[in-house]
Amino acid sequence: MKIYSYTDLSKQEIESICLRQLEDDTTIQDRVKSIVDAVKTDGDKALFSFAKQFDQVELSQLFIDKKEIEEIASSIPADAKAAIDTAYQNIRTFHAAQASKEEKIETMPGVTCWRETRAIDRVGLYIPGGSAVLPSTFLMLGIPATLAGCKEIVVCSPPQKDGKTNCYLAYCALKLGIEKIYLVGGAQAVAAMAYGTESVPKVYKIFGPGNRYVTQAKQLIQSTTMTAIDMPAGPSEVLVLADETANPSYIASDLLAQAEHGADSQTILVSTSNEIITKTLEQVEIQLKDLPRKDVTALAIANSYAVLVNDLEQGMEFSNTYAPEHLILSTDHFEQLIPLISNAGSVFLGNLTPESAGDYASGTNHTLPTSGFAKAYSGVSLDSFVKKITFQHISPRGLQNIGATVEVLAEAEGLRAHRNAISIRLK
Ligand SMILES: NC(=O)c1ccc[n+]([C@@H]2O[C@H](COP(=O)([O-])OP(=O)(O)OC[C@H]3O[C@@H](n4cnc5c(N)ncnc54)[C@H](O)[C@@H]3O)[C@@H](O)[C@H]2O)c1
Ligand SMILES: N[C@H](CO)Cc1c[nH]c[nH+]1
Ligand SMILES: [Zn+2]
Repeated sequence: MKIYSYTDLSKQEIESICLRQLEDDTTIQDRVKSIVDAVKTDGDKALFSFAKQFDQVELSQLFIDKKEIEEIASSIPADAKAAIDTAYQNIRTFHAAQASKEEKIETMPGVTCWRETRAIDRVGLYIPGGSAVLPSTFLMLGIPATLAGCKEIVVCSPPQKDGKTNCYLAYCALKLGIEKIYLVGGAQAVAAMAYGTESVPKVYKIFGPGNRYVTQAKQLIQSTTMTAIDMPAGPSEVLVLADETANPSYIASDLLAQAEHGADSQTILVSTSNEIITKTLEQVEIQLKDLPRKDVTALAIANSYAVLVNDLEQGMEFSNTYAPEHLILSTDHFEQLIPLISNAGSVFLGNLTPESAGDYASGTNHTLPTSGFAKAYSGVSLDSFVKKITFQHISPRGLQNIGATVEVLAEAEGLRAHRNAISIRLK
């Protein structure tokens, strides 16, 4: 892992180390476009063929239904069932509290405006399943979708080697009341939900994290179809900001946790202490040895770096430029840093708050903006699954009060018909 000294870096160098590999990757862009085009043209036929090519599975059908879901879910071990139940409850409690009803506002006497919330009718959830199947993502997307009241929830996840899905996803489906899981992964799943195929229904908005193929496909269909997306939620990232009150073993465990997701994950350590950086890197090597996904994890660590800063405030300045998906404040002095945070997907405070807790069970959503998109996007929440529709009502008194203002503004814009729509009512 490379170590930089913040004060030695120019502004340009800081911006350059904050860049993630993105749109410059034309190979991925081209491949994704050809996958998306094939699904648009050939529908199910293309999905069967991509399952064979990318997932090495010859499927006989593209989904498993309620009966099969029940059968598969029945084999879930008791401890996993209990853990999913607890996570489900916490995530549900946190997201249910996000529901809010807005007041009607009288902007002028007789002019009343308000907003009402309506669920997005048809949503598509992508549950990653390439290097690791993520039932936690199913909960993170399925819970707010069901709480919001989305009528049709289409779920896609790559087929496993037996041409089915695993018992954890199946159990999540049962808990969420979802009766079908489509065995489709990667860019082809995103295309299927955007265009619709013989088997996979078309949706209005696609949610979920995934690898670079999935993320690129979401961005592509957003610009070429009427389908919305939650956000670009690509390879996982973490930035740990640590001072001398931090514990190097804990920091190393947090860096490795996100590195484990894939070779293109990024794990950044920013510290006020050279000693903390050195000890953390030693711990990374020690803990890495015992991990089952050692190779991939080591690659992600090798692609990451550490930054030595003068103080925590300088560390926050760097973090805001990097805009991490996850920010861990490994310091006893986290309170004073909270107001300084401007760009981050989700924040973990203090030395006893591991990011893994948020990945699985504390209640916050783990579908978060990566690649610097935390500068402009929020993570998934209940709001992501609804639209807010504005309403207004104007009474006779309201029309008298607002009429002249609209008439004058319409005239200023040279839009006479707009003016007339007021004047005709005032006569
Ligand atoms: N940002 C977030 O909120 C968040 C949350 C969870 C996971 N993640 C990320 O999600 C990702 C999951 O990735 P994954 O790969 O394990 O699963 P995935 O389900 O995203 O991708 C697997 C699919 O990728 C496709 N694919 C694989 N190789 C391909 C190739 N060469 N060409 C075209 N398509 C190909 C296949 O169709 C396969 O089914 C990780 O990078 C992880 O860090 C992000
Ligand atoms: N860290 C991932 C979000 O970047 C979420 C996740 C799922 N399972 C484990 N982790
Ligand atoms: Zn994770």
